[in-house]
Amino acid sequence: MVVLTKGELEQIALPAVHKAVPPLADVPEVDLGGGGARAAAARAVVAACEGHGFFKVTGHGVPAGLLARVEAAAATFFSMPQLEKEAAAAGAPPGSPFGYASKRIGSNGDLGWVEYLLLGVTGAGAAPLCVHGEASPPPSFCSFRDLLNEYVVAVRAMMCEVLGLMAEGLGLKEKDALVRLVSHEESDSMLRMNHYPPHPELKQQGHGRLTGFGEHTDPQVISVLRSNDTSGLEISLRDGSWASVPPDRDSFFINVGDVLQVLTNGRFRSVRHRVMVSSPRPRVSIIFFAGPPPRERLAPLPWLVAEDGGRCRYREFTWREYKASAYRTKLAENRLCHFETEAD
Ligand SMILES: O=C(O)CCC(=O)C(=O)O
Ligand SMILES: [Fe+2]
Repeated sequence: MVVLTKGELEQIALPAVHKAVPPLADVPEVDLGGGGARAAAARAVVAACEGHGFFKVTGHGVPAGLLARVEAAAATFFSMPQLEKEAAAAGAPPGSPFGYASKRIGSNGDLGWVEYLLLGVTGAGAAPLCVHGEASPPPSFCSFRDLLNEYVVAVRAMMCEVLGLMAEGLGLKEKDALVRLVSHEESDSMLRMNHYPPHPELKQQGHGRLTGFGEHTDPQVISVLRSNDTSGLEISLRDGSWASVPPDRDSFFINVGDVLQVLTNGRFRSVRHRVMVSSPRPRVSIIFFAGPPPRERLAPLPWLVAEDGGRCRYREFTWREYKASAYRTKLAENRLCHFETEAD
């Protein structure tokens, strides 16, 4: 294995991709503040998860002021000197994915024009963030952490409402079948803040696109994304073509993750997505990835297997097992295929 030093990493030139920007995606919208039309919202959530595996939530009730404060704090964090950013989240145990990183995504050689802060989130309580190296975080990081905790609590509440609608729309008898997985005290979630700076060469040439975050699916149950108003996020449609997601700083975007695809026996689609950088403005996004407890046994829900003529499309596995398998693979790999059962 070639180990790159920090200095070498800064020298890496990511190739520009001279492909046209794909057409705009037609992203379904679900209004949580609709008042009364719950059954219609539940149907809309299910239809969106079966279609793109991706939708937008409006009327979400998370205060606009909180979103603005988080966006400003993220911009402040990323504008700090490199050493301070690294120190802020230092102390994560060896092998842990948490902390600050630049250009290197995960530990399997994936590179992108991005820097990010990744924090662990426990399932319960008013201060769910686990910030490693907390023994002596810099004072500036403490207020940042408190703000992120407030954000996680608000976003998780909204997300649980969405998961409740999903269970209802799927006709599950156990209404908390999905919420339970992500609100257990041992639920294994994450919060990631991504910053895609404008690329100097692209700015000079005025054209070209390069990979900010390579194509992948999110492994967890669902992901909740919010960004500033800079474009870049693209989703893969069912026919394999790509579509660009118009940014909307007032809304949240929801991704179906691999675990939800399994639980629904493949009825919901874990959406493949990526970020391409071409804008002269920075993109800042914050994503909450809701995962189950490590020991949770995951398998297609019996009701959905019955609805699929009794065919169970995935074998049972634990979240710990799936995560270990995901961390061994490159970003773009299809990880779910290792868990599929044989077709009759
Ligand atoms: O930064 C974004 O907009 C999306 C990034 C992403 O897909 C991820 O962090 O999993
Ligand atoms: Fe993602």
